[in-house]
Amino acid sequence: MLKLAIPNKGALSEDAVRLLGEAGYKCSRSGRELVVSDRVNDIDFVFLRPRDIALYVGDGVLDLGITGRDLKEDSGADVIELFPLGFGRSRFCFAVPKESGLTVEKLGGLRIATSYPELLRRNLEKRNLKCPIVRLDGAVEISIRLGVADAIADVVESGATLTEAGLVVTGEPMLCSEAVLIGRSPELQECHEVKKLIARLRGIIVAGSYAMMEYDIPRSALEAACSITPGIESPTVAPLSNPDWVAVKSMVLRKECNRIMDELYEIGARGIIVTDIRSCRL
Ligand SMILES: Nc1ncnc2c1ncn2[C@@H]1O[C@H](COP(=O)(O)OP(=O)(O)OP(=O)(O)O)[C@@H](O)[C@H]1O
Ligand SMILES: O=P(O)(O)OC[C@H]1O[C@H](OP(=O)(O)OP(=O)(O)O)[C@H](O)[C@@H]1O
Ligand SMILES: [Mg+2]
Repeated sequence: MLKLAIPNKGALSEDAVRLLGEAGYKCSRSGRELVVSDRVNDIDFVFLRPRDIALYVGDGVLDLGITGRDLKEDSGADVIELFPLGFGRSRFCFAVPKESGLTVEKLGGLRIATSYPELLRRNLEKRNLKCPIVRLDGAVEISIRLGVADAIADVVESGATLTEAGLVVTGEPMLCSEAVLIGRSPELQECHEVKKLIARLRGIIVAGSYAMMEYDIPRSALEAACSITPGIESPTVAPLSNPDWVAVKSMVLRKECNRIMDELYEIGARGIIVTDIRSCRL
């Protein structure tokens, strides 16, 4: 039986449970359970603090885990990323007071507060900067105003928390993070149950970036329409009762939907419908 760790709280928790649920696994909790067993799929889901997940997986106590790439890197645990999960995206950045004019190169000797000390230490070492690191559990943005640090290194998503604290990002992100499925060794990917899990997760994630587009088009414009919506293999074309028209069905990238609809309408397509895809295997 596989044992898979899921964040029990924090920014990744809800989405991890939702993704696994959509992939057909039973892992939602009715209360404060620490372990939920999915007997059908033969997996135990263990609820842990996201920061601890890489450590348990690295020690071999658990087979797999879902955590943030930044947390995994900071833990220094001996684990690898098996599959990126496309949610919980963030950037790990340096930030300084807005009017300070500080840049990363000028940080040498200054106190830097962070919840990711190992990630920060490695980055400073690469840059040959020596800085005292102030380790905090959270609310890192306020540490400068409270006088315990001169700069911070923290997770930025929308940037709203930084703005609120009168801070700005300086330099390029040290790391771009998202939720990832982790394991101890690449051989795990050969395990039938792990392959099935990854295929199901990929199905949900890929489906999220595509939509299904259907439309009717005069036969004379079919070739042009198929080049606008080539689909994955090629679009499905079905006859209509009016022999001069056909119906076309094709997967399209969700972010391209509106442009594609404009172009199809322009060449004569009508009755264009776009629907969500819940899952897929391509
Ligand atoms: N605002 C955010 N948007 C997206 N991902 C985030 C955000 N904040 C944190 N993360 C990601 O979530 C993970 C941190 O998990 P953690 O549980 O510590 O989050 P948290 O929401 O800060 O929880 P806590 O309430 O314990 O502070 C990291 O991988 C981080 O990149
Ligand atoms: O760029 P934003 O969209 O504002 O998001 C980033 C903020 O979100 C997280 O904080 P969280 O709410 O988890 O509080 P914490 O700092 O106490 O962990 C993170 O640590 C940043 O502070
Ligand atoms: Mg937090």
